[in-house]
Amino acid sequence: MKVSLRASRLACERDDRWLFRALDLRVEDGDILRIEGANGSGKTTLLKLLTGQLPPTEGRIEWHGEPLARSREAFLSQLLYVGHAPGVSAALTAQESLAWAAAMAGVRAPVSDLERALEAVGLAGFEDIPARQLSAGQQRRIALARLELVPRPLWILDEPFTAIDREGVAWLEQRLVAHGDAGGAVVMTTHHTFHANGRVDSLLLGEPA
Ligand SMILES: Nc1ncnc2c1ncn2[C@@H]1O[C@H](COP(=O)(O)OP(=O)(O)OP(=O)(O)O)[C@@H](O)[C@H]1O
Repeated sequence: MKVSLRASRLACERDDRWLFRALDLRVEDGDILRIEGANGSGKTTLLKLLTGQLPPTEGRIEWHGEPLARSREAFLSQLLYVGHAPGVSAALTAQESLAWAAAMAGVRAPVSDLERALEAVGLAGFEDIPARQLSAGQQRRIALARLELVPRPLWILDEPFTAIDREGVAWLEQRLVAHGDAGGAVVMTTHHTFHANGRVDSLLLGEPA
């Protein structure tokens, strides 16, 4: 098994307010988990916990049965995380930005691979345009091109559907399902309704208390 991420009895308190308590989840090969909930319900916070960026107030997170804190290196080597902001540098071109992201992930990416990834996300012809001159949706597409380039079994994606058009949404839905079908796993937050014939599990976070 490539992916085995488990959270038990997870709780998170911020500013004297419980965002969630006693939350259990399990993500394994082939799973696609969509985390939904109202603004402020703790979706981004939960992803921060699951990626080890924030310690839980209570509960355990395990990667292949080991506490995340003890298996961090192994966990991070299998994770592709795309955060809420596209994380694209305004001064870099689409291709430079993607090359930078690949290098940060330790992936050697020849120009042909960069071009293929940008083409897959609909950015053929925009490779040499600085990100500041691209639209919000095009900047999001640069970030999503990492899905094509960085081969990691676990994808944790914060609002990946934000700002992309209908065609982009269709591409991304298909890409997520294909990743699951290939034995990868996805955890994402989204307000976008997406069932893919029962392929997607949902976890609803409650209203903030
Ligand atoms: N750095 C922080 N310090 C203290 N409290 C925070 C911090 N970040 C977020 N919070 C609190 O946690 C709550 C949940 O934030 P979070 O970003 O996880 O919500 P969300 O469900 O992702 O919301 P949205 O749908 O608006 O993106 C916020 O309402 C805020 O009160």
